[in-house]
Amino acid sequence: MASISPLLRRVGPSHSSITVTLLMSCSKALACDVLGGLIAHFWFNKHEPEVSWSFFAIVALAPVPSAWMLFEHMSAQQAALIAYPLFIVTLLTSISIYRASPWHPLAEYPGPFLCKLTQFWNVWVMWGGKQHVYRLWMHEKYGPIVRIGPNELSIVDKELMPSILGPQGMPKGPLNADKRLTPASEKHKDDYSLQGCRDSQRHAKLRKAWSKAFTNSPMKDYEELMLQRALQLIETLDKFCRDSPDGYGHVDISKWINFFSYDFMGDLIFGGGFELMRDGDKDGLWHSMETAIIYPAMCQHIPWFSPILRILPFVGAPMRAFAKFALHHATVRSTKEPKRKDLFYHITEATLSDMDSGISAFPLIVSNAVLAITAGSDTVASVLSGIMYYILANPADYARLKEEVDRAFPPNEVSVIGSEAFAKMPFLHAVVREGLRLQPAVPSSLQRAPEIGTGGKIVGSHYFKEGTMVTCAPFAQHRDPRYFSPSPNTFWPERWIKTSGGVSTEDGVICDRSAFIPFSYGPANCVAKPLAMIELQTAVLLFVMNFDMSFDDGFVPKSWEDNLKDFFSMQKGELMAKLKPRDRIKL
Ligand code: HEM
Repeated sequence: MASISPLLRRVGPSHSSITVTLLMSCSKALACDVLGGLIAHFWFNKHEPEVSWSFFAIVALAPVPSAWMLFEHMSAQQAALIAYPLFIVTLLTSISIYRASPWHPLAEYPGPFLCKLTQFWNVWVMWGGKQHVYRLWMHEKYGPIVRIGPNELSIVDKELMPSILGPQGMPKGPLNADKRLTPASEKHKDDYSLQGCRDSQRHAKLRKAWSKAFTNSPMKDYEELMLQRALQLIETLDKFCRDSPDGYGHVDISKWINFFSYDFMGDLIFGGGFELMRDGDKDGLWHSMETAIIYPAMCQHIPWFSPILRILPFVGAPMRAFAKFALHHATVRSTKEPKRKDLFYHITEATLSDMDSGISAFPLIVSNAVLAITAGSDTVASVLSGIMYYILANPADYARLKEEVDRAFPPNEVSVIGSEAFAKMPFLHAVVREGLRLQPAVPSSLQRAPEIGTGGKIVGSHYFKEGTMVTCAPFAQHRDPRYFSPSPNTFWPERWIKTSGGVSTEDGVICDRSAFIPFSYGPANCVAKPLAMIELQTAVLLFVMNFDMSFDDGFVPKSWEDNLKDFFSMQKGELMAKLKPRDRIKL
């Protein structure tokens, strides 16, 4: 009683009957507040994690009735200072107790306590960039199914993959819904983004045109564009070496690979227009893309919070800058006839020839411009740089690869590079796959969720009710000794050669291709996988053919792994190398 007396000054001197009446009305107000918190929890339980403004509207409005009741006995400020904190404490306590309780539908699945309580813990982990390592640790500690969020599981089990990612699986989860960088105000009213589409049927319809755009005939056009850019990369680095006083090029290979993959995406998507290898990143394009993807990566764990984050200037600015850049190129591209048949030529051809699609070219290009740039350049750049790192870090494998390359393309003969050549190069293939295994471009965020309106989904012997998110983590799966052993964490391309006739050998080597998912699996897997594989193999081949390479003096190899950051796709740091041009007949 004494503790609330300062709030009762408006009522005058202490008079017992007035005080009792007052306390009774206050307790009614407080009970109303607590009840409001519990009802709000019930509502959020049904609607999280897709609510956004409604979340804030409820938190702002629900305590109003109790504040109003308290206001009869105290100032508005005092009433608000009691009603709002009490409401929020009740809401958070109720949510926490429920999430940690045995009544929660995911209670049976093990996982770190903080993961069960809140997705904000995952945001914190993501911020540090080591989500992939944390996920691997969780699977090693808790097993193949781990509760990584209040309503989210991570599954590393190849037997369950068909019912998660596969044709009988689930559509994309909420993580993808807000993976667009284009702000709503600049977005075309018709959104045909493939990546953000969570409706299976609509996704299948949109995907048809993309799939057609990666069949054999268009692939020939793309391969030619890619080879030109790969040769430009080699020539640029060669010139660096020849201009250098000591005859060695001391270069950050990772940066040059970024420029190469970005320039090629410009050619592939818009028929040209990016010239980072020629001009450098003078407008900070690569930098703005790298920064722009960090915040959506944070939001992927709390999609309902992203509208708030987006309007913060320091958060939204890089995203808006990058989206503006992509929209500019998409607009220019949609108003001109491309000189060469680029990706959007093939996508629009396929879409317009499908009489049922009802989609016109401009919104299609605009909706997918940002997706195509990020999906195609960032992924290739991180995997290719990773493969180069592993080659330099493993001299015996490098020597074997060089031998294979020189056998296929003798240095004293003119070489004609084409995808047919790769058939004769099993070790090159093994090196590329081993790089993809250890450092997949999307390490831990292949998320799916039961189709909205179905109630839930049966996955093996498990039932996941609607609202549950299920995530597969290639980084953890590729290092699981059930699928890759011995030494799952070691770069050992030989494992692919040894097991080329099957999954395992008599001496206990296991290399299970059905658990290998760097391009994901099922109807929403990487639509450009064949192109990406050829791009990786061509670039590695050209590096090995044309240079003798080692880490640059002073470069600490360990810094490579330390600098890898999982922001949905893998971000990387410097890879300083010393290159010496090899004596061979040029193309
Ligand atoms: C090494 C290179 C690449 C890797 C490792 C890679 C990996 C992936 C992965 C894992 C996904 C699926 C995400 C999921 O299941 O939720 C994906 C989707 C996609 N990728 Fe790639 N990717 C690469 C290169 C490319 C390239 C060059 C393009 C060309 C534009 C591209 C275009 C796409 C598209 C459009 C999707 C969305 C597919 C859909 O939603 O149906 N990717 N990629």
